[in-house]
Amino acid sequence: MRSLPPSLGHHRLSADLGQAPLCASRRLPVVMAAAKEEVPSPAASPAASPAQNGPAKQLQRIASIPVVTRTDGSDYLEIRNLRDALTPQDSPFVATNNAGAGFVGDTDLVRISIMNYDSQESSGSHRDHGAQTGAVLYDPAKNQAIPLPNFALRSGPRKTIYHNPKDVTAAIVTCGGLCPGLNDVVQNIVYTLDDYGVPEDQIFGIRYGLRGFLDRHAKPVQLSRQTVDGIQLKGGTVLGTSRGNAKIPAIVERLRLWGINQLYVIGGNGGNAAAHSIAKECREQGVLCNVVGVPKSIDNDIQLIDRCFGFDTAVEEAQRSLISARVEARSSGGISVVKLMGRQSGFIAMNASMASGVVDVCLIPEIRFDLEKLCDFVQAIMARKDYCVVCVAEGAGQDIMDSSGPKGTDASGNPILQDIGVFLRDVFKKRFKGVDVKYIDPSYMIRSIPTITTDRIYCKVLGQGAVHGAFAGYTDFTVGLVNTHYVFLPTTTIIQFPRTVDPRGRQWNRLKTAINQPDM
Ligand SMILES: Nc1ncnc2c1ncn2[C@@H]1O[C@H](COP(=O)(O)OP(=O)(O)OP(=O)(O)O)[C@@H](O)[C@H]1O
Ligand SMILES: O=P(O)(O)OC[C@H]1O[C@](O)(CO)[C@@H](O)[C@@H]1O
Ligand SMILES: [Mg+2]
Repeated sequence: MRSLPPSLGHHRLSADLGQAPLCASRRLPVVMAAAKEEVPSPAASPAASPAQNGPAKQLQRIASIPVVTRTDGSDYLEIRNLRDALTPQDSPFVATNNAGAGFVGDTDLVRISIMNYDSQESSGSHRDHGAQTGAVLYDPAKNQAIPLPNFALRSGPRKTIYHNPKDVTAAIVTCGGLCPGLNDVVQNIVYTLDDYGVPEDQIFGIRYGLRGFLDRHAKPVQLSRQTVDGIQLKGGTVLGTSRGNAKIPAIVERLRLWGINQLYVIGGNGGNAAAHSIAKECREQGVLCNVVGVPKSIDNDIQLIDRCFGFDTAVEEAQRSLISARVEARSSGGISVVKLMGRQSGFIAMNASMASGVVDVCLIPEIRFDLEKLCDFVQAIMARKDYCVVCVAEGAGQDIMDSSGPKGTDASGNPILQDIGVFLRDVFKKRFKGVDVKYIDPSYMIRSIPTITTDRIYCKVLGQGAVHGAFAGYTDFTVGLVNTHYVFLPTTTIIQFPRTVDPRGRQWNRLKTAINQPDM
């Protein structure tokens, strides 16, 4: 077994992970058709160079997930071309691991059709602007249509794997804001790496997001079946997270120094953009590392993915706040304002409003409103039923508070928003004299909880898929649920711009009809 790079050491997540009971390590057999080659340990030679990846090179495929677009309208042709492109030439390994539902071929495709976008019910950013050329994403901000692959590769284990598991050094990093399910994904990546037979002293967690690659005081921690046992029951991320510090060349230098040849980046639009840049830099610097994204966004603002992990949990928890808000408002004959997360996408507010059935007014960033018209509508509701529940996404109404717009950006370049919740509370207090106005902001409480069952299962499959894709030799890809199928997608297809609620789409209009909300 190779020795650990000295810079990693034998750190453990002791404080955060508690004393996990030891359990038997389960390894699924991997049949080697060729002799194992030893990768020189960076410990042996601290001044590592790209050549140190040499012996692994013959064993490793660094292939991009192909973007499959329609050619002459014949699916057959596309599939045949894809098979030609992907026939493995010289892999010495055949995986016999039976994790998951059996082997999936590199030619197993899932159609990405306009129908997908209907099923996402946010078709505004996914309109078909060219039936002849297949699906496109429509970027309203740039008034631009971006062509999409028509198919995605189905996620899952492949029979041919391109890493000797004994030679894999894997690292997992969580980036950006918290989201329920981060620990579940970390756990399932570790479990699956272990299933393939990656030695546990070659699996690492990077502390506090991308910063952990650069900060000497935040050393990576070793992860194993034992150390991740039970972490799915906790909120947050046991690895820690952060924003900023996307110093890509320096990060790639670390990957090379530490001999990391599989990197798992769990992040949102920013984290996946970082993963893409890391993969690109690896290619340019000749560093052999499969870079895999697992899309995470409590705001559910990632293109193409049916829903992000943690979103169901967030909606479920947000409902509780809305229901409490109703109890308050109803008991005093007052107005309750609940602010939910959603920087530029109002999915949580929209879905929680729809699901709870207690919201009278729902305000989201995608739809501008006039303050006077809003107050008139609230007044009408008060006249009709004597109380009112307003659900507002944090990114809504930024233009009505201060015309100078957002107050700068955070370390990752995300806009710092003005507080629409406090603003509305004060406006309602002034306008409705003598009426009890309550303001509830459950934002951070919602995103810090552990997952509910649907997300827990989802995270398991995503974690497994991420590892299967890396072992299949792919890089610069992300895993996700698309049109109810688990797929591998080129990372570039999901990071173009954030997904938003379609004001003309079915879901928003269904909510508007349900609560009788006029255009304001
Ligand atoms: N365009 C980009 N290129 C490279 N790195 C980026 C880019 N955008 C963001 N990053 C880096 O990716 C990491 C995560 O970004 P960010 O803080 O925006 O969170 P996120 O992954 O988008 O999740 P969230 O949905 O919580 O915002 C940060 O460390 C940030 O510096
Ligand atoms: O305060 P933080 O940690 O930067 O995160 C807040 C932001 O993160 C998000 O939850 C996205 O992850 C946004 O909804 C919110 O604006
Ligand atoms: Mg972001």
